[in-house]
Amino acid sequence: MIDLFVIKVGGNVIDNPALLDTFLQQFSKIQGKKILIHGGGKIATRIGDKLGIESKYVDGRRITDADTIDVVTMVYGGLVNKQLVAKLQANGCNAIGMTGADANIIPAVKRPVKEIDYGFVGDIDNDQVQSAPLKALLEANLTPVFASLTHDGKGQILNTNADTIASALAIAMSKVYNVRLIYCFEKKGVLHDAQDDNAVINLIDRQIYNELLADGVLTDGILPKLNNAFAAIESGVSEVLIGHADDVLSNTSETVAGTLIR
Ligand SMILES: Nc1ncnc2c1ncn2[C@@H]1O[C@H](COP(=O)(O)OP(=O)(O)O)[C@@H](O)[C@H]1O
Ligand SMILES: CC(=O)N[C@@H](CCC(=O)OP(=O)(O)O)C(=O)O
Repeated sequence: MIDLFVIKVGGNVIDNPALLDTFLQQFSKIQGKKILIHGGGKIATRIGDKLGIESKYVDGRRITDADTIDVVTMVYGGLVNKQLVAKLQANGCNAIGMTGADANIIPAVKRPVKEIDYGFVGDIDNDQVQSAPLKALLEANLTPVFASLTHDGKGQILNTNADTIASALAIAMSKVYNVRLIYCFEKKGVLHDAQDDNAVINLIDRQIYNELLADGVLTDGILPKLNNAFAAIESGVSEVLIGHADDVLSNTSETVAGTLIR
């Protein structure tokens, strides 16, 4: 039996007030223990633009220089995180907003410079993630809401992709709970054709994944999402689902909609 849901909500949902409201209502109705993880890449890009700070991505990861880490700290850790917590409270969900620096839950190291200098981007060592403080919050019937920020233990906040944080938290908590990790976004799952919203692939294992890769079906953000999903399933997480934000409540039951990773 699943006793913890680790749920990540995507950037296109956070950026769409109607989708976000429905998602938060559904999320609040989930019985039992749950953790929410969010980024907010699009909002950070918009606010950066207003401040004259250009956003650059390489392989889906933001180049995070000194000005950019300030923007993402304010946007993810402040604006987005606190708005989500306030809206969850309005839905009767007793949420507590945090980053990976809080209670030292997600220590990380600044990504080493190779061909690309990503700046203040944090890589997580899954073995370093602290499950005990998170378990204490869950046992107190609080719902932790994580912004996509980590820290280096020496006073530096780092920017880490929200899908990766969700996978790392699910892996760490799988030592303590039976975990279902759910990636929620604006599509009904991983699609055979990214333009056809109804072409949902119900099940993906390593072999199907390799076939889809060879067929060129998977592009953009769905690739790192699937890599994070496989990392979770291969490191102790019981179940991983990729589905629509509107389906989050039904995806906590036995009958799931979307794509199951096995
Ligand atoms: N086969 C596919 N199925 C679903 N989404 C796909 C597929 N190929 C590419 N994508 C793109 O991947 C995106 C999801 O990744 P991303 O933008 O990083 O989402 P999020 O912010 O939710 O993490 C979708 O919005 C979609 O445009
Ligand atoms: C290092 C890195 O790229 N971090 C991401 C964190 C936000 C994120 O993951 O947000 P979404 O879920 O909206 O994509 C970024 O700054 O865009």
